[in-house]
Amino acid sequence: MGSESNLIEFQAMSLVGEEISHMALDIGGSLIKMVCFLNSDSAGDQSPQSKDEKRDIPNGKLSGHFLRGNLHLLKFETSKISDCIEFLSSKKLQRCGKWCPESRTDDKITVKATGGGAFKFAELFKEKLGITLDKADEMDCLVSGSNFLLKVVQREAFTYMDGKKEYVQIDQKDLFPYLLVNIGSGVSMIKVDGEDKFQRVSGTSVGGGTFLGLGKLLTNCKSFDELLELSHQGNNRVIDMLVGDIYGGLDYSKIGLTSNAIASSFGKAITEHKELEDYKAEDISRSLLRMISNNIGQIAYLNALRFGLKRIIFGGFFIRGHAYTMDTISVAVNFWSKGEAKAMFLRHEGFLGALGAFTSCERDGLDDMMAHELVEHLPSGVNSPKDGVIQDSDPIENENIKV
Ligand SMILES: Nc1ncnc2c1ncn2[C@@H]1O[C@H](COP(=O)(O)OP(=O)(O)OP(=O)(O)O)[C@@H](O)[C@H]1O
Ligand SMILES: CC(C)(CO)[C@@H](O)C(=O)NCCC(=O)O
Repeated sequence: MGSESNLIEFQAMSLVGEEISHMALDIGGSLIKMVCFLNSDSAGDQSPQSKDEKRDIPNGKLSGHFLRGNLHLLKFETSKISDCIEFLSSKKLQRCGKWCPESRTDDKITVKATGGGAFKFAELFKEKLGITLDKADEMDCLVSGSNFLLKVVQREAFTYMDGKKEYVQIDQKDLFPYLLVNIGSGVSMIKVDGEDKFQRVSGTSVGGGTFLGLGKLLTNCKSFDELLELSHQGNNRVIDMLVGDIYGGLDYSKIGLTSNAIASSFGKAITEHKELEDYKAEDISRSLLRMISNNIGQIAYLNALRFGLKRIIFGGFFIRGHAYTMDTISVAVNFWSKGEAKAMFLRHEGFLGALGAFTSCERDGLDDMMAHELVEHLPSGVNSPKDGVIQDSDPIENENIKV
């Protein structure tokens, strides 16, 4: 691709009947994330702007070849990996051509994969699909996925406070350093200093897996969506012990705690002679969500403080664009940093690793494609759900990216 420029467009469209020309996987402890590139040509796109057509980019500065197709973002539960295998076996994976030159020589399909599952399930992919997983480091992929989104996707980063979402246009020259906090099953905190310059500075095992695991044990919820939905109707004050509960309704202003600040998460459960059944599942879910979000927000702030970082970017599927989660994290960061540090969230929060793996395909020239001029058209619809693909109420996660 060399010096040629590419126009990358973001749109929504369906996966139906299309051939996957390139893909990458992030196989985590809870979820498998998949990024598929569907070349417009393989879908029989006869439009005048189909693949490799030369034309001027609207700003008039650049011209070159355009690769057109769609980036589809999908996820599956890792515990139901057979759904993912089944989905892939129902799709045609291109064995040769521009996107997989290595395949031409030995007819081997190689797919970039990151996350622990790239190791754990390597044999399974080989045996069931004949796919060789080309392992990419998880932290490398999280960072490059995050940098990719922050650099090329418009309206990607936003703040969320008191129910107000505000998109943040980050100046490219002022992007680094930042703290990336990826909340998956567990939590990784990474100080990002540059494109390929980063260090994992901390982590905590109290993350999304803890929320879902404890939530399932403490309530009758069967899924993350159900647990999250329940938390909407809950009241954490029923279970959490507040400063006011200890101080007879008063604030402890000398140390900056109002009467309604949580003094002890789940603390009320020790003072009352109640059984688990006496608590409402929605209150438990609310307290749990609050406890975990608050704890992560606080640890993130402490790490930002350690390195003098003002910007903390939260990713991972635990967030799921959920108002209460984002609000709790933002309040924690704001409270502890006395307004000095800012929590930011990403629209494509759960796909950092998968996008990073996708953009790491240097041999395929995808890195070049991603690095160039990008124009985004806001998504106008959602893809049709497939068997085995988790269906979300959140439209962002059904979004496809047209390039
Ligand atoms: N549909 C869902 N099913 C299961 N968990 C979900 C779902 N949606 C959001 N989550 C939450 O997201 C978490 C997983 O996030 P993510 O996919 O980013 O991490 P992961 O890659 O599976 O984990 P890790 O990186 O620690 O291996 C779950 O633990 C859960 O809290
Ligand atoms: C082990 C990983 C990196 C797997 O994604 C993640 O779950 C994690 O960062 N857990 C936290 C482990 C810790 O730092 O205590």
